[in-house]
Amino acid sequence: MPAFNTLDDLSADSRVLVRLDLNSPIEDGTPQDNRRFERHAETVRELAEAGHRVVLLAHQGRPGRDDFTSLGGHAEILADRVGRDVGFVADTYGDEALEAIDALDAGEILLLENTRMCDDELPEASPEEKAETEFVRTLAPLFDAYVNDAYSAAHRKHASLVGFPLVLPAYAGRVMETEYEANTAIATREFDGPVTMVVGGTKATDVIGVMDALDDRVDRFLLGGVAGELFLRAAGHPVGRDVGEMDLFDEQWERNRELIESVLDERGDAIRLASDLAYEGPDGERAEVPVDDIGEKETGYLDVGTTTVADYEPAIRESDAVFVKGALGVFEDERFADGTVGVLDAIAETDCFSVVGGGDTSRAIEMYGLSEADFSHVSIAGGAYIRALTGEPLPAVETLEAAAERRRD
Ligand SMILES: Nc1ncnc2c1ncn2[C@@H]1O[C@H](COP(=O)(O)OP(=O)(O)OP(=O)(O)O)[C@@H](O)[C@H]1O
Ligand SMILES: O=C(O)[C@H](O)COP(=O)(O)O
Repeated sequence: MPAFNTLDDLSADSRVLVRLDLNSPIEDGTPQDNRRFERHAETVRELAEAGHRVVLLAHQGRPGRDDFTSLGGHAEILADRVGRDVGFVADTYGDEALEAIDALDAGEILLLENTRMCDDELPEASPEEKAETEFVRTLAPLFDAYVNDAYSAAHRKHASLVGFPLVLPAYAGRVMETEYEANTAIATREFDGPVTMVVGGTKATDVIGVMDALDDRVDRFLLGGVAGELFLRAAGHPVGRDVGEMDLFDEQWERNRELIESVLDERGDAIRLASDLAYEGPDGERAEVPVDDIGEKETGYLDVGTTTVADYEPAIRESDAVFVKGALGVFEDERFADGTVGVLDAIAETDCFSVVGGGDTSRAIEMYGLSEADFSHVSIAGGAYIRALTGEPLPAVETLEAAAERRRD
């Protein structure tokens, strides 16, 4: 059982500051609805219907990246999912935000601006240092309680995640509660047959470190996405580099090169790499090329190829457990969904224990008509899910547990 307090322990008629994770894919500056809104809406609705004053914190993207936007669009999607009005103020702890918070009545909901627009938010620091920031010291006195529902950001030591539990009574939201229970159970279970991990996505740094940590618990890794191309580069293929406007590879290569080479050297027998890749052909169609035929990377590769999927499917079918983190291709574009959907279909057809992790990746399930019921657990977490797999501590969970401990003393 988790050692933190939950909404069942929250006093009535509270002014509650709630941290969600609404980090979403952004297309043309607009957030795309996804499972995170649906899951967090349950916590927000429960708090509002109980008569609490509900103020929400969330982040979007990272400074300098295209997906670093205001949360105005997120408020609209969340309101639709909650079925109640969700106010929005483009401020986090300035006068405009403080006035909007003060004006809230019981049962009302207000979303504040992207926490990563605050200078105090991102620099990784101890919870004690984060509790002393102007951001936390300004907002905390306005509330009776803090609720952290952002399991999928729980691996970050950011002010909105680890600062408030030191200065307010702190509770887990319903998403935090269910994700924590599912993911820690996964980390402790033992399996009789082969354990397979499918690794892809754009956050190669997250997943490569975990491959190193999981090496005694996973029998084989099936690679795609950005991580897969970086491993192909380490294996001597002229791919895994940035071309044109792309900035997904070179910086992550420099940061992870040595670890990739050592993991490949030590566990090469357990690591399956794509044998072909897909890209946009001259007429905009999906084109494929064997990796052995690539002389130089001249275009972005956007999916693993058909032969690779055919190679990965038997490995999945004979597995006792399959964990997925990250898509094998840009599945949002139907032309490049074959890798991700092919692997998900293969998993859905087995009765193995399966977990699909990744806020963006889990969107592929509903986009391509698969059912969550086909998988043991569909996590909306990415990096946090991966760290739970390896038993690594999640700073935001630890601060909730410490807060509960202080209240018991
Ligand atoms: N070869 C590729 N080139 C560019 N993007 C890719 C490639 N393969 C997969 N992707 C992108 O990876 C994304 C999913 O992986 P990503 O690591 O970003 O998120 P996630 O695994 O769902 O977890 P998180 O919750 O951390 O976002 C998809 O949006 C997909 O478009
Ligand atoms: O989407 C996620 O993985 C979480 O929101 C964490 O986002 P980050 O990797 O930008 O901290």
